[in-house]
Amino acid sequence: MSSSQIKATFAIQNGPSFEAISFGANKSVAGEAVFTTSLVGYPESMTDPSYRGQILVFTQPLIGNYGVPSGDARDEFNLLKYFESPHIHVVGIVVAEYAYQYSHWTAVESLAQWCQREGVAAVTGVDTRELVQYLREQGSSLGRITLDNQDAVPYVDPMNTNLVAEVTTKKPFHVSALPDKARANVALIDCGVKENIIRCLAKRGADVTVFPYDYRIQDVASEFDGIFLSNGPGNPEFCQATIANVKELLNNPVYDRIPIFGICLGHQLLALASGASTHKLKYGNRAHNIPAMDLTTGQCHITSQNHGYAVDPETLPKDQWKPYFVNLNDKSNEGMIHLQRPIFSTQFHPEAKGGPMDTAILFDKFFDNIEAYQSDSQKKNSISQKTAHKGDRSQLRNFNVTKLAKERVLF
Ligand SMILES: NC(=O)CC[C@H](N)C(=O)O
Repeated sequence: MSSSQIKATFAIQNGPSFEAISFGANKSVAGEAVFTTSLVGYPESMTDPSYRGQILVFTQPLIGNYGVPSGDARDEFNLLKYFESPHIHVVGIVVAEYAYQYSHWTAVESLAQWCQREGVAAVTGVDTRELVQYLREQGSSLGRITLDNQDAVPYVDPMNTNLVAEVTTKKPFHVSALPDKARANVALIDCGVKENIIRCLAKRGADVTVFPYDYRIQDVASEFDGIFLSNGPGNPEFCQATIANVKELLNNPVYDRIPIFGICLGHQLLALASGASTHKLKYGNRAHNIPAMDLTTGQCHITSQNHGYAVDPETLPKDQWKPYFVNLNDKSNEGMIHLQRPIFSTQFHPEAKGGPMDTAILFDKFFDNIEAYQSDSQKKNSISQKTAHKGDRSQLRNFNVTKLAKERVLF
């Protein structure tokens, strides 16, 4: 430790506290302490809006060794190439050993510089094995990082606030498929969407119109070929506006052929809108190698996950839904599929980033549902006002998509 380094403490409320050294922002913070066992992907995890308000503990002992890639680089869809949103959403990170030397061809700065620039606390030197053993026994806990030169901030539970309202786009925006690939209009409800979800849709030919989480999607659903419900932070029960809107989509027979796909928070919201319940897991599932079995095929997939809540599968209305995937570690629900309609959802992240892409085929399944819907003649009868069709993708009836913002609107 050099003389310029600031000592810090990482403490769990009513639990152990650990001496540490700060390498991040000169700031003391509090939040929910959660841990991930993923080996790589700290830029992706830290910019995933689902981690909003949390202090992320990495069990991988050495963190920071490949630095941080550019937050400005964009891909062919104008999506962020390396980040899952423009900013860091965790309030702090805790590592066993920070790699002061970094090296990677995509790196433009160090993890320390990035955290300092973004105002995020970061500490090293913590026995993360002891810490995680405690969190696994004790369950989900609040934590705080206190720099030695500052007063401690009060413990705060981010799960008591509407975090989705903080991270959702403030206005609709539009991401276009490549012109020669465009084949569907998809409406995406943004509860804190990861860039790679939009990319997985656009890459397959979706013109994606992204709406704020509380947008009355039922009013425009007839203009789209499919609806996507995104991931997002916090307790799903805070999203009452989204739940009410999705409920209308589910209950009004006029929509009964529209394909819907939900991921993580989107899965939980679909379940709540169906009348099922969710509960908080003891300490959550955050990793890139969690086995989930497809109950329709018996196949096991290795999945990327980041969630603290789960759907109670026994509360799903049995005449409408069946569980789709189950977690082979803790037997928690990992998805559901509608018995009559082209709707399904997963608790895990098929888009990954980081993590394995084994279940990306579920995006293809969504597009199979979309194609069936597009060619379904009954659709035209049941949704008479629909104007979007193949060959005329730029103009939806209510939106001149060319006039919408091209990236998320944060303020
Ligand atoms: N990644 C997510 O969408 C997380 C969903 C929800 N906030 C949970 O923790 O369970």
